[in-house]
Amino acid sequence: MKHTVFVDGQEGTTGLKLLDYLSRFSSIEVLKIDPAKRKDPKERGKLLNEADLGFLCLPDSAAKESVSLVKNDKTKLINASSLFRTDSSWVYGLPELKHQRERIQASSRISVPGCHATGFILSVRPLIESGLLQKDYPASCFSISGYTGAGKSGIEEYENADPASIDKLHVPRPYSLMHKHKHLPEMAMFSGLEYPPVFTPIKANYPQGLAMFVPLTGRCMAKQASAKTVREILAAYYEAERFVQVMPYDSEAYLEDGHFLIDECKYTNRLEIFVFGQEDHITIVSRYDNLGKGASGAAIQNMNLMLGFDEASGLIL
Ligand SMILES: NC(=O)C1=CN([C@@H]2O[C@H](COP(=O)(O)OP(=O)(O)OC[C@H]3O[C@@H](n4cnc5c(N)ncnc54)[C@H](OP(=O)(O)O)[C@@H]3O)[C@@H](O)[C@H]2O)C=CC1
Ligand SMILES: CC(=O)N[C@@H](CCC(=O)OP(=O)(O)O)C(=O)O
Repeated sequence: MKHTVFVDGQEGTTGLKLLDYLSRFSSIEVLKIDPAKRKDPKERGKLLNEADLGFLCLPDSAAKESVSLVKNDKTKLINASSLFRTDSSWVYGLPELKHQRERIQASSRISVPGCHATGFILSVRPLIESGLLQKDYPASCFSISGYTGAGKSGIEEYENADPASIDKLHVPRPYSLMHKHKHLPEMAMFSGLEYPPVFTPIKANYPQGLAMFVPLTGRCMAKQASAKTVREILAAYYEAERFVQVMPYDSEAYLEDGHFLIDECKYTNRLEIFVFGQEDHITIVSRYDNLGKGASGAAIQNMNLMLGFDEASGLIL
């Protein structure tokens, strides 16, 4: 049996990557929109209602419109925008969290997690559940991401930069320093923390790949723990997972000349977790592809669960 799928936003960064993944499925027929009509609500509505499953790879406002265009009970939706991630009528598409896989399988409305939020939540949630971190732990984190994380406009800014701004783009650029990043609500809600972390994202001059750093102070935790204990808790939590891999505690082996390589998981749906540090000073680092496990790969993983396929179909480990 063939499933029909429509990608609303097929010309965008996430949409193009999704189409690439979907081309690997013989049991999926992709409904294409005439490029000239790709922003026409009537045409999008027609295809969304025809499809068994629609992906919304759109800015928030357009994603909201797409949802209102669906007039039947059949079309399942996977929404890549940040719009419904903390909305209780949508399910958060992070299957590696406890009981989340069953919720995804049973739902017809899934929100794909934000790219930065994915690494933070996967790093912190097991520590809260185990009681090692208290819910009001004053968490902080920072991430370094390639510029494709900012979509078409971000790619244009870096790849077609006018000569006057090339020097400025060459160096990493921290942003959201007023602490209003749009991922903060989901970071709090799904990590289990009472308050969002103090989060500093940094955009850098390379296309793809993200690393999320979560520093922790052992003596401020509910139960004082070392880096090794933190690693053991994470490793046990993700033991059965195919896409989340907790690396052995062997800090120096993962560094090249003392440096951590951020983009080693690019082009995959893999998320690797490392725990660095000693007794009191601990850093959890997760690295993954912002367009893989951080966006389109995660969307495909959710589709596989919703349509009853093998969870890893079409994805690269
Ligand atoms: N890039 C990433 O790493 C991640 C992105 N996301 C989220 O996914 C969504 C898509 O992001 P991304 O692909 O990067 O963004 P892009 O800007 O690359 O693509 C968005 C696409 O939507 C199209 N579009 C805009 N308005 C409408 C409309 N009214 N009707 C139909 N199409 C429209 C754009 O058209 P046009 O071609 O004319 O610009 C563009 O092709 C966003 O909500 C983003 O925040 C989530 C996780 C990670
Ligand atoms: C490097 C970069 O600019 N990244 C984007 C987030 C990409 C993403 O996850 O966007 P959504 O929240 O819409 O899913 C940012 O930090 O705003």
